[in-house]
Amino acid sequence: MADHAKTPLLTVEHLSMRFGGLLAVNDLSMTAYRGDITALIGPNGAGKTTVFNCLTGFYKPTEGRITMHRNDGQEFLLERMDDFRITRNARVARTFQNIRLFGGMTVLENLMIAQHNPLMRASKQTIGGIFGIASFKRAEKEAVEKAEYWLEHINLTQRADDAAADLPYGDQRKLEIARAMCTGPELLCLDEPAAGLNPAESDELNKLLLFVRKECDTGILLIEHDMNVVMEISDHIVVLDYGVKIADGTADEVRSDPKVIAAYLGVEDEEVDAVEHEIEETAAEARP
Ligand SMILES: Nc1ncnc2c1ncn2[C@@H]1O[C@H](COP(=O)(O)OP(=O)(O)OP(=O)(O)O)[C@@H](O)[C@H]1O
Repeated sequence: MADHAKTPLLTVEHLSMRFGGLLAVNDLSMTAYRGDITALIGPNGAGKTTVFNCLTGFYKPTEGRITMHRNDGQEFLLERMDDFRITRNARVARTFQNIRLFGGMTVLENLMIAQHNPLMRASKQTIGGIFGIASFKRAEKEAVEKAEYWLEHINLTQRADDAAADLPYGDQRKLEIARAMCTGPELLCLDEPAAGLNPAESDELNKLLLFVRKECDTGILLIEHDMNVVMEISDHIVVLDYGVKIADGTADEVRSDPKVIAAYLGVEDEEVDAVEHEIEETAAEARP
């Protein structure tokens, strides 16, 4: 079981999302706790990205309530908010399955543009920013320092002035996470961050996510198919199948849950033992 002594960061209550005749998410309730890496897993089409789209304002859920509990005690009902307010006020940031960097801009510019909101506030939304009013200069310095901090932590300081599109794939993934972190999120939602990474790059990703959890007071909610990443770094795992939550617990609990095994193998619960036995036998035969 998840540790309920922890403080909730995101609470999802009875969330449903219907597309015509398809119930993509069906009465989902779950909690992501502060200081945790929570993974949302499940077979293809289980509804994981739809959940992300509901909580980041891309879809308005058919039913349900999604509450973000900020560190300062404020609470935000995300299903009622526009996407830009979810980032700016509720402090939820996300990345997408497909990399969405500004490829023609430099690595540093990608990190600066993520800090547009505080810079605009500091300029007081006037031309004063251009003429260098003190509050803008201070905010600009802080934005550059934050960008430099993240460049250092993703080992891209040397490539700060290169176009983002010229980076190797694994570095682009890390840059996306750094860009999301530059918005100052309290919850970071990552949609398949390990997709397309080789084992060494996945390893680096794990280290980056563990660093975010430890150093930044940012909870992470992660959709991921790479079970090495999920099982190694998650504190808490929620499993969806056909839009329904079928398991919720620690990596050890979820790994051995027959419902989860059945969902991943695409068989009914009662067939799990037989299939597991078959897999073990096949593996034994394959051994030299
Ligand atoms: N905008 C939409 N309109 C209609 N159906 C949709 C829409 N978005 C998602 N779906 C359907 O909802 C179901 C859940 O899709 P979703 O992308 O959330 O699954 P997923 O678990 O993220 O899958 P994957 O692991 O393959 O990314 C699928 O059957 C999908 O076809």
